[in-house]
Amino acid sequence: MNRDKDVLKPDICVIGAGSGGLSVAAAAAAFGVSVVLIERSRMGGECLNTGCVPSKALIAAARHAQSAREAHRFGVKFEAPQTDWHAVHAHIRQVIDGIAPHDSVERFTTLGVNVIEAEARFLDGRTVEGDGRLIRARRFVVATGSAPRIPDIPGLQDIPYLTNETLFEAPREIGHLLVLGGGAVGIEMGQAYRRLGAAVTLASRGELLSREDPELVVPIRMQLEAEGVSIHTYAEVSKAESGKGGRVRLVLTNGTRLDGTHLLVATGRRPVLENLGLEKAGVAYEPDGIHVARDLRTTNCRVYAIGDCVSGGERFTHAANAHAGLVIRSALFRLPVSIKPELLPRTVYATPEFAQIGLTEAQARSQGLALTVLRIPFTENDRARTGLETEGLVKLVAGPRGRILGVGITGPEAGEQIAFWSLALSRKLKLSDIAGTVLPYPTRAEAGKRAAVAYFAGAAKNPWLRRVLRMLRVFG
Ligand SMILES: Cc1cc2nc3c(=O)[nH]c(=O)nc-3n(C[C@H](O)[C@H](O)[C@H](O)COP(=O)(O)OP(=O)(O)OC[C@H]3O[C@@H](n4cnc5c(N)ncnc54)[C@H](O)[C@@H]3O)c2cc1C
Ligand SMILES: NC(=O)c1ccc[n+]([C@@H]2O[C@H](COP(=O)([O-])OP(=O)(O)OC[C@H]3O[C@@H](n4cnc5c(N)ncnc54)[C@H](O)[C@@H]3O)[C@@H](O)[C@H]2O)c1
Repeated sequence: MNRDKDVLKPDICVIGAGSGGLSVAAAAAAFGVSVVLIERSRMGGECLNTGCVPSKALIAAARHAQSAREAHRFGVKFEAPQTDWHAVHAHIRQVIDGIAPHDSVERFTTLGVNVIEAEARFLDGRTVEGDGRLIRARRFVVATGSAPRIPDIPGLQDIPYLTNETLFEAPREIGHLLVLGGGAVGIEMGQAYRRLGAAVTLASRGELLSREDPELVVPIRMQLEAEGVSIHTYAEVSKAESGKGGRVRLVLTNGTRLDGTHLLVATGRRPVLENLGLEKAGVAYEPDGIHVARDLRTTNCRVYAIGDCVSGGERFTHAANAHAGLVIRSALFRLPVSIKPELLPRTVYATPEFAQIGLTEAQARSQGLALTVLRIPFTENDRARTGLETEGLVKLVAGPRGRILGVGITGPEAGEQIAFWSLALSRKLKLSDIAGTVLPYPTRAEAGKRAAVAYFAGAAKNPWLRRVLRMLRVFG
């Protein structure tokens, strides 16, 4: 039996050292609060090892290949690009290795965090066990993330397939990639492999990025198809089977057969909750994740849940980080906090890039709000024209008196541009604030400002305003 003196009694015990867990641990330690952090696998979690970092490193390599292909449009000529898959893999590895020290056991130990490398599980509502150690913390934070959700397709388990967990683990020459799933992972990876020289066929049950504004998704689909990605939307797969020479095949319910050398399954996520003992802790959950209130507390008020393991939440690194910030304010400073999903930007790092914050037009309409919708296509933006990258648009959804309800951007560096609108929405700025801001010329950001200015275009024709102008002329 464990004696009480052998029990660790930190203020905070964090389970999972991914984006969310590391943020809580680092911030709590910075305030001098005692923290135990338990991680069963790799520090840095999904984002560093199998998610954002390797995928964006691959996308960067693919972008160079595509630039070489398109350079002739600017009067510059290169040989057709060739992919050295070992070197691409080495580049991805190097990027991960460069960031890893920031998330390492050594760094967190130096910060004052007690890192336990083990699987954690709740024994009861106040106690967690990891590597035979008992932890009775004042507050617990479950940040165990998510894993690929594998659809129940007959034959799928009998053929080799890749997920984001295996895609980056070794250099792999891909001849023809079948991608199952038309979400962020499927689109980003499908385009990247196509640009690196693979044939790519993408099949998805619904439309690409089905929850997003179709008007903003169309330019992405057009670009993917122009680059040679074969896209099958509204595709139901009836079975998966292996073909000759280790090939893979998906058979659709309409009889279409899709053949490839490799299959990437990118059909969404499931929360990682197995063996956690949540029932013993009185923490309620459902297949989609842990139930949380708006302050991220679970049904056990000592236990918070953050990041990808939360039910109904957005699954992004910046969402996990935002959750972490709220937990710090709530658990350490006892301040009332509330998640604000409407202030979380969503991005897809395809070409053209996609970013959205706040309400889409359809969401705003479904709430019965009086709307003004403003669009500026990048064909009307000088910076886009100089770089011959005019596909896409900025779309603003505004409410009464120029209140900004939502902004969507499809075009190069949309993820960078949405930062400006994130600030605007979080500070409750109005379109008049944006219209009155001076932006450098020529920039893509000007397209957003032009859309804001367009909101006031009607004012120039206002007869009352014109009468005032005539009167003012009287004064010289
Ligand atoms: C291919 C891909 C690309 C992505 N790109 C982006 C992007 O560009 N931008 C973006 O914002 N988001 C991106 N995401 C999403 C992002 O990776 C996740 O939203 C983010 O990593 C979630 O962080 P988290 O802390 O909730 O979970 P994770 O990072 O998954 O961390 C959870 C940790 O908990 C550990 N753990 C689980 N159970 C236990 C246990 N019982 N005991 C101890 N430890 C445990 C796991 O080992 C893991 O290390 C991408 C995802 C994928 C798959
Ligand atoms: N740029 C980024 O920030 C970024 C990049 C990659 C991933 N992520 C995050 O990672 C998470 C996972 O991304 P994802 O793309 O795997 O999931 P997702 O939920 O975004 O998309 C899943 C796709 O798979 C399709 N699908 C589901 N079941 C299917 C089936 N049986 N047959 C055919 N198609 C099927 C869906 O219609 C959908 O298009 C997302 O929540 C996303 O937020 C973010």
